[in-house]
Amino acid sequence: MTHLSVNLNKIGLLRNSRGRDYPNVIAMAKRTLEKGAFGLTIHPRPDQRHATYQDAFDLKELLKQYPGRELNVEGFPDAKFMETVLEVLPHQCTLVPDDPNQLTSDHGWNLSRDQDALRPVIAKLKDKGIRVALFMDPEPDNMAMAKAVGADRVELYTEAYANAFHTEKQADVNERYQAAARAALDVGLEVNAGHDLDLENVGLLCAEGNITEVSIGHALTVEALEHGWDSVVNAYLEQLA
Ligand SMILES: CC(=O)[C@@H](O)[C@H](O)COP(=O)(O)O
Ligand SMILES: NCC(=O)COP(=O)(O)O
Repeated sequence: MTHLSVNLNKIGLLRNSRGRDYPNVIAMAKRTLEKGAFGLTIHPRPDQRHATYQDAFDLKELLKQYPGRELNVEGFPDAKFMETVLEVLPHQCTLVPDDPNQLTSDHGWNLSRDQDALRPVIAKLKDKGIRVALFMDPEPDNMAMAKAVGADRVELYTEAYANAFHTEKQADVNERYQAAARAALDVGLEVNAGHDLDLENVGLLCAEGNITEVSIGHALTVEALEHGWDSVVNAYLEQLA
């Protein structure tokens, strides 16, 4: 079984587009947890285009009513992000090497370059009891460095997997991700995955049992426009059971 963490960024985007609290992120988060999702993810970016730093506080408060469920806060460890995460104390923090003005996340960490900067950041988060995941490209050779820098988990960046799905490259690319996952597991890391996963492609990625948690937001929100939020969350839970 793979845990489903629903990313609420796009609910925040809709909310922010009218400057009032509709849709309400907490109401959608509660609905999502009531349907049985394991966790919630947000990625507050410096411009707070969708998820806000305040959302992190509000979601942590909500999760106190749901023992065993988790909040995952993703982002680049700049001063405001770290200040927020160290106060909110989410169950998990996924560090992502995004620049402030990126449209979306589109690459994993370059640990050869970034490990010295990341090590104290990871230590500070872990000192507060926060599980730390690193957003990584699916390169088996990089998993030992992720472990050495102190991460508990990696999150495999799955855009390339999603792009290859339903093409002649599907099997080879999936095997590349499974090899990266096995390499991470071999050095004592657990494996998350996310970005561009959807109802069609998530099952194959998780079928071998290497993936502990997937975080899904964009496609889930789009699928919900057609099929309804509750039924889409249910469909993911059935896929991941
Ligand atoms: C890290 C990652 O791939 C996603 O979690 C990210 O949160 C997507 O960000 P946007 O929702 O801003 O595209
Ligand atoms: N870490 C991936 C995530 O949280 C959501 O990514 P996406 O499903 O919005 O592409």
